[in-house]
Parts: sequence; C-alpha cells; structure tokens
Amino acid sequence: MTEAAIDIRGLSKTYQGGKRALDDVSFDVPRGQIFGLLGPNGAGKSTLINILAGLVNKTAGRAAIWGFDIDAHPRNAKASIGIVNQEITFDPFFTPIETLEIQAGLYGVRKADRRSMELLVAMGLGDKANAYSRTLSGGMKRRLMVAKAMVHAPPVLVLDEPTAGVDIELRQQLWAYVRGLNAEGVTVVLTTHYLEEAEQLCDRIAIINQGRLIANEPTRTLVGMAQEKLVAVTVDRDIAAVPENVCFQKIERTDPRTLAITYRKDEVNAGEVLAAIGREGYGIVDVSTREADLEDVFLNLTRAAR
Ligand SMILES: Nc1ncnc2c1ncn2[C@@H]1O[C@H](COP(=O)(O)OP(=O)(O)OP(=O)(O)O)[C@@H](O)[C@H]1O
Repeated sequence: MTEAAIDIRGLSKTYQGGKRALDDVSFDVPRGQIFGLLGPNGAGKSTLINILAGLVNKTAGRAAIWGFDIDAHPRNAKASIGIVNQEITFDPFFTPIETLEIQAGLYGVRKADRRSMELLVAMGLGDKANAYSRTLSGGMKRRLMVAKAMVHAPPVLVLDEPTAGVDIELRQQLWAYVRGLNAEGVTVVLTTHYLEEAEQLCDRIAIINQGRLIANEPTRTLVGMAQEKLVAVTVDRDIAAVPENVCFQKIERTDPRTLAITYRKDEVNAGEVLAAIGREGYGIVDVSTREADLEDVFLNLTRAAR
C-alpha cells in the first residue's frame, strides 16, 4: 500500500488553561488528492495544521508527513510540507523574486536547485517578478504566498483558509493554480468555511467539530449522505388546506399556490410526492427541486455531534 501523504493518529491538543482543541483525531490524507478539512469556527483546524507545521506542540498522538514522523524526523517532515497561512506575510519592500529567493535560502535550497522564476510563472506572476510586493493586488499576493510555500518543492501543500475575504473571481483564479499544482502531483490540503468550494475542489473531505473528527469520506459519498430533498410545487389554484401524506416529511404553504415539501429520497421519489398532490385534486403548474448539498450534510453531522 502506498503510504499516506499525511498520517494522523490519536492526535490530541489541550492548550494551557485546559482548552481541548483536538480530541483523539485520526485520519489519513491520501497521496495525490485535494483533501478538504472542514469545521466551524474554533473546531481545531488551525491547531491541527500548526502541529504539522511544528508551531504547536501536540499533547498526545502522532503525525507523519510523507512518511516522516514529526517527532522522529522533524527536518524531513518539515521539508515535505509547504503551508500557506491565513495571514499574508512577506516584506512589502522586497520584489516577488527576492521574496522567493530569501525563502529558498531559509529552507537551505541550493542556488542550482532553486526555481523561483518558474514558480512565479506558474502562479501567473512572471511579469511581476521585479515589482515591489506591496504593489501587487490582493489576488497576486495570495498567489505569491502559494509560490513562497512551494520554494522547497514539498510534495504536500496546505492552505489554511486561503480564500477568506477574497472575492469570487480571485478565488476561482487561485483554485485554478492550485488545481494545476495538484495535476503535477502535489497533494493539497485545504481548510475552508466555504462548503461549496470544498464540494467543487476536494476529492475527499474530513469534518472536525469541537476537536473531534465527525466525518472523513470521499466528497461524493458525503454529499450522498444528505437524504432530505426539497421540492417546491406550484398548483393551478389557491390551496385551501395544506395536504397531509405519509410521504411528506414536512410540508408548508409558501404562497397561496405553492407548497414546499421536504421528503426523504431514500424512502420516496419525486413522482410519488407529485402524485400525492395530484390526488388532492390540484393541477401541477410548476416544480422545482433542490439537490441536497454538502451544507445539509454538514449541518446534520455537526448538529448530531453536539
Ligand atoms: N494558543 C491558544 N491557547 C488557548 N486556546 C487556544 C489557542 N489557540 C486556539 N485555542 C482554542 O482552541 C480551539 C480551536 O482553535 P483553532 O484555531 O484550532 O480552530 P479553527 O478550527 O482553526 O477555527 P477558525 O476556523 O476560526 O480558524 C478554539 O476554542 C480556540 O479558542
């Protein structure tokens, strides 16, 4: 079996003062994937990433990056991971190319092995190599952060909330670059609050809530776990009384001629739901359905875990 890109076993962290930020968390990030780490505010995501980065000491458990245990082989572990933090951190007076060269120096990358320009080009910053970093747009700064995390060519790239506060267009742009890195073989781990983003990008998603792992599934499986489906039915005349039927989990009148019906797709199908409305003597004028999405799963799981 191929070793995992990241292997986390029984990881716990209790901060001074008693806050238990991680509670016996175990999971693998498979190599070559884009892996999403989701969780509400304060769930413990940054704590986990900071442990991998060597910035926070764990209380118990173990973690390995690209097969290197972070305690037994800290240097190799560190060399195997690039981390893009939430905050933008670089000296605004250096140019992008200088920023990358300095970072490469910090990581002990030999001059002959450096690929600063190549990275800038890959991130769409080739023509900005000699501009002051402070003159870059927000999106360019984010991309420079990604390039900076990649100077030592780590096989694993971690992005901690990289798109918080970034507008949709820049977000799409950044993801295009990240997908490009992934296509070249880089394993990507990202934390995000944007469920839709995770759903679009990630092969697999783990959810942390209050320090505990509550899900770890291929994205498609996770989305498939949402069994509730919503259908809005508009009928040909005003609805006098809201119909009742066992196949409706919930039904309400949202305007005089529209019913919003929730049903469980593992128990009934849309045809049965519509037939039940028809039997009440209404003609159906319009129907719209909403697929369950990751947000539904997320809410169900975090609610259940409370
Ligand atoms: N240095 C610290 N000392 C004490 N408690 C801390 C410290 N850092 C984090 N915590 C607490 O640990 C818990 C987990 O925090 P963490 O930052 O890991 O969550 P998160 O999932 O990254 O949240 P966010 O999405 O808001 O960044 C929170 O309750 C937080 O207040």
